[in-house]
Amino acid sequence: MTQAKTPTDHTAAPAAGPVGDRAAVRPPGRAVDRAVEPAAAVPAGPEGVEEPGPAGGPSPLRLLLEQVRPHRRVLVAGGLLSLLGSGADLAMPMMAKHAVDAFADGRSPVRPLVALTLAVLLGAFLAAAGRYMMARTGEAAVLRARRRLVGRMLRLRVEAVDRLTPGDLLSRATGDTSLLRTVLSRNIADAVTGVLVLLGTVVLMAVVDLVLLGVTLLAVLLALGLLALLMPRIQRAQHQAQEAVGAMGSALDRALQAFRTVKASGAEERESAAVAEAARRAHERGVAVAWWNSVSDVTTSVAMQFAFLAVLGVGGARTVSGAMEVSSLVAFLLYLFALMGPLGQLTDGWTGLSGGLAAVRRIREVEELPRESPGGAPSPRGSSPLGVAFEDVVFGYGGHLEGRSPAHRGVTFEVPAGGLTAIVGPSGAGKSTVFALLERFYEHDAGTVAVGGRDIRHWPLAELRSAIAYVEQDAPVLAGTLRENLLLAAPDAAEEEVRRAVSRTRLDGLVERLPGGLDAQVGHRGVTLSGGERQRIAIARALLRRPRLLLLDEVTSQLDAVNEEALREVVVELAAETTVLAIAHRLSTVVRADRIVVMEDGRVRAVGLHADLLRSDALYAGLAATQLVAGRSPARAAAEAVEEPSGPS
Ligand SMILES: Nc1ncnc2c1ncn2[C@@H]1O[C@H](COP(=O)(O)OP(=O)(O)OP(=O)(O)O)[C@@H](O)[C@H]1O
Repeated sequence: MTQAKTPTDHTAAPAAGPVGDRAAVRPPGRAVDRAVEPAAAVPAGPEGVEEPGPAGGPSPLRLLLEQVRPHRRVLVAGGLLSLLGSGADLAMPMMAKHAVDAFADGRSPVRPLVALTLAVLLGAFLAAAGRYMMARTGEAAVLRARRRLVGRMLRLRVEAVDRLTPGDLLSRATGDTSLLRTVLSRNIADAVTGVLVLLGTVVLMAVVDLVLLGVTLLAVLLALGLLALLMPRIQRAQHQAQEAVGAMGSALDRALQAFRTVKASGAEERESAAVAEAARRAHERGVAVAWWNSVSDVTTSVAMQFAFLAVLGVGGARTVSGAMEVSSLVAFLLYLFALMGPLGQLTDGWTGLSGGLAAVRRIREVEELPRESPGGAPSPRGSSPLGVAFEDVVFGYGGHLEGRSPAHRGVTFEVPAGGLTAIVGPSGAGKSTVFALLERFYEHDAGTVAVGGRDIRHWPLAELRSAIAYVEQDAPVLAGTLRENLLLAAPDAAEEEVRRAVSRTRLDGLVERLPGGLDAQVGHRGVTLSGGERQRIAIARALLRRPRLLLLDEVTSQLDAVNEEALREVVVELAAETTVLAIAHRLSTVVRADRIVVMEDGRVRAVGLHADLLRSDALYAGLAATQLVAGRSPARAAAEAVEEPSGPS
């Protein structure tokens, strides 16, 4: 599933003029804080990225046994108790034989009957205790598997998660891990005790009558042979059933993620039909599993019925001829019935085990995806600002391998520590990709990205990310309280700091209005808030982090004029304390920037100040006149562009 990114040949040289010209990119009087480390120093594998293990890996059975290993002692103890319980069951036919003999000989049957009763009670108690121990172990194993899987899921690389659906991941973390419980608490014990009790029964049958044992074994071997033929089909059906449940999760997730859009588009019927179709397929697969389970059940039971008839015939003839006693025939028949139990246990254990194997395989698939290792200590909040440098950076999201052009085709620009840098450009120019690479959500294919003069591949991931605050385009708010959302990136921030961030981002009105204030619940994905409120929360969250580099993606796009102006002030204030990189949507942000990076088609086209760029760069002039001021008429925008001051420096 992992698709390794290969370096591409798109290392296009910087175009003529200001594009990619480092001298032009660096504003006069500001030096980049430290030199970029030479490319030769880059280690073979970038820091913080764990590569997946070798393809193939251990077999599902070994993986399952790995899950079992930490619990083996309890499992053995529980298994022994269950076995002792079954042992008591095994003693019963012999005791019944003694009782029958006692009746026939005119002796008192009290002792064998009391022994029989005690055996029944002891057997029931031991078996129940064994089952309880196994069930507890099963729960412990599920907990362990879930912790491990969820821990790994949140460490997966963004690139890997881009290709997965949350619904399917969810079904692996919940449904598939639950299957492990059944395997550990029941199926493994069933299979092991099944085999042992089967052997014990066969030995006791041999003691009673060898000829009848021969007849029985023929039937048992026939049943086992047929089961061996059925097993691969059962396993395949199990795997398909679990995949189908995952697919249904994905279908439902798709509709729920875009709940309002689905409604607004009148697509409820179609979406629910799609989920229903996925549910139907899951049902179909489930029925297939039930079918193969029934076939295996009927196979064993028919084989045993044949054995019963044959034993009855042969045994009847042998008692008539005097070759065996009636009580022995009764005991043998009881053992034959007792054989049904372990045989059933064996088939159930085996089919359950195949479900468990399919589950570990699906869990393993997620665990094998490339993930990040955080590495390094988070840097303290509020240290000195960091400069940023991109040099000839080439990067494609993976789609470029299928013919799509890469998102970055030789991006070069430099931003000194401190100050406000605006990034502008048409949609799809690669602006957000600059941020994604700085956060190392993706690894660039060629060129160098440096933060604080140090190649980002040399930054331990946790240290790099803790130095950066990132306000995403759609400003996500998590389910929980307002406070939890604000403290997400700075859990140790003091109450006073929180209050200050709230007031700077003009959230105080909201906090007053909400019942519970900062402790009010904001709903799933912040649905109880407006788009502008969500954005301001995202900005407040970033402020609390006191970053050394602040990345703002179209951050004022959903704000009204008053809030927008207030936040622009905050951004300008922040630029005095730290480095701010803002993908600018509004002209008013751009004109205050210390420098503007104009991107087009995966490259930096020009860098400069507003007034200069208006004159020297046609694309920028066009953008300034229209796109940058979304929602206003081009004529008004053009007028504004001319009226606006030309920036602080
Ligand atoms: N996760 C992704 N997987 C594949 N392709 C992507 C991904 N994200 C972005 N792209 C593609 O990469 C290119 C650059 O995208 P990017 O988001 O950097 O543009 P942008 O300049 O920020 O655009 P906008 O202003 O519309 O947000 C686009 O062609 C886009 O379709």
